Amino acid sequence: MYIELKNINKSFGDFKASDNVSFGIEKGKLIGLLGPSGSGKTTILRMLAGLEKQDSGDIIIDGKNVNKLPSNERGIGFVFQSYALFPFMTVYDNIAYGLKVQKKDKKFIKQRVAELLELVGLPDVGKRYPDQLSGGQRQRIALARALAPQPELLLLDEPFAAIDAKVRKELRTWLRDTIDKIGITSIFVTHDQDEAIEVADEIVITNKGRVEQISNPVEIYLEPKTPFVAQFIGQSAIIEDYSKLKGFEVTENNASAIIRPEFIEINKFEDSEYHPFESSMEDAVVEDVSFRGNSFEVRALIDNISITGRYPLNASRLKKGDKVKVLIKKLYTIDENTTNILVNKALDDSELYYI
Ligand SMILES: Nc1ncnc2c1ncn2[C@@H]1O[C@H](COP(=O)(O)OP(=O)(O)OP(=O)(O)O)[C@@H](O)[C@H]1O
Repeated sequence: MYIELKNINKSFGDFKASDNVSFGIEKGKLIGLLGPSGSGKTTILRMLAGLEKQDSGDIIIDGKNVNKLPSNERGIGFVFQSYALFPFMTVYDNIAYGLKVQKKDKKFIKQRVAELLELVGLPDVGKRYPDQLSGGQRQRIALARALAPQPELLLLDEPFAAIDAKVRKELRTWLRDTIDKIGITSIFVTHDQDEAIEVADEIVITNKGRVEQISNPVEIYLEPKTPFVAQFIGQSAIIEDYSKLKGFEVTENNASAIIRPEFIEINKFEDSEYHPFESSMEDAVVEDVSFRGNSFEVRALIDNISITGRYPLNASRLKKGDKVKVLIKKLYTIDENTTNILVNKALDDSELYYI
C-alpha cells in the first residue's frame, strides 16, 4: 500500500473525531471519503497533510512513517472547497507560488505553469485575477496550483461543493480524467454519494469517526457491510418490522429492514390483468408522485409503512390516493452490526422471476 493509516485516534476535548481509523490506498488510486457532516472526513485529510496531529496511530506514506514530518515535507497537494487562490495575484502567480517557494528558476516556472494551464484546459487565463474567473475555472486553477510542485499525494476537500449542480457534474468527469492522465494518488472528500460513486476507484465510508466500509462503488452499493452503509447509500426506506410483509420470515433477533427503490415493483392493475406474483403483493396507497425525468418516483403506504419506488413513464399515470399493488422483491435485514439480503420467498421458490 502506498498510503497507510494505522489505528488513528483523534479527539477534540471529549469528542472523538477519529476512532481507530485504519485503511490503505494503492499508488495511483483515487479514493473517495464519504460520510455525513461531522463524521470525521476532513480530520482524516488534515492529519494526512500534517495540519493536525493524531493522538495515536501511524501514518505511512510510501513505506515511511511521517508522524513527525512537518506538513511542507510530506509532498502533498491540497484543494479546498473554498477558493484558496490568492485574490491579489494573477492566475500565473498563483500557480507559480509553490515553485517560487521551492526556489525554482524562472524558465522552469514559466514552462511548468504553461504546462499546467494546458492540463486544466485554460491555457489563456494566466494574466487574469481569480475574480475574473468562474467558480469552476477557479477550482481548475486551484488544482493546477496544488499540482505545480509535483506532489506525490493530492487531497481534495469537497472541491466542488460551492459550484452549481451542472458545472459540478462536468468538473467531476474532468477531475477523474485529469487525475487519470497524471496518475497521482488522490483522496477526495465528499458528502455527496453520487459524486463519490462517479469519481472514486474505492470509497471509504465514515460515520461518527469510524470507518464503516472500504470497497469499490459497486460493492458499497450491492453489498453494504453495516446497517449504517445500507441506510446511507441509495434512497432507503427503513422498516421496523418486516415480519408483517408477505414473503418474508424473520430469521434474526431484530425485525428491522431496509428497502431500496429498486427492490420493489409498483403495479396498478386493471381488473382483467394477470400477474404471476399478484398474491405475493402488498396493497398500498399512493402518497406522492414526482417526475424524475426517466421515471416517476412514487411514495406509497403499506399499512403504516412508507416505501419509495420507481414507476415507468409509459405505464398508466398514478396520482395521490390511488390504490396500487407492491411487490417487494428483496430487502436488507439489519442486525446490530451486519446486513443480509433476504429475497421474497415467493420469488426465491419460483423459476419465473429473475431479480
Ligand atoms: N479543531 C477542532 N476543534 C474542535 N472540534 C473539531 C475541530 N476540528 C473538527 N472538530 C469536530 O470534529 C468533528 C469531525 O469534523 P470533520 O470536519 O472531520 O468532519 P467532516 O466529516 O469533514 O464534516 P463536514 O462534511 O461537515 O466537513 C466535527 O464534529 C467537528 O466539529
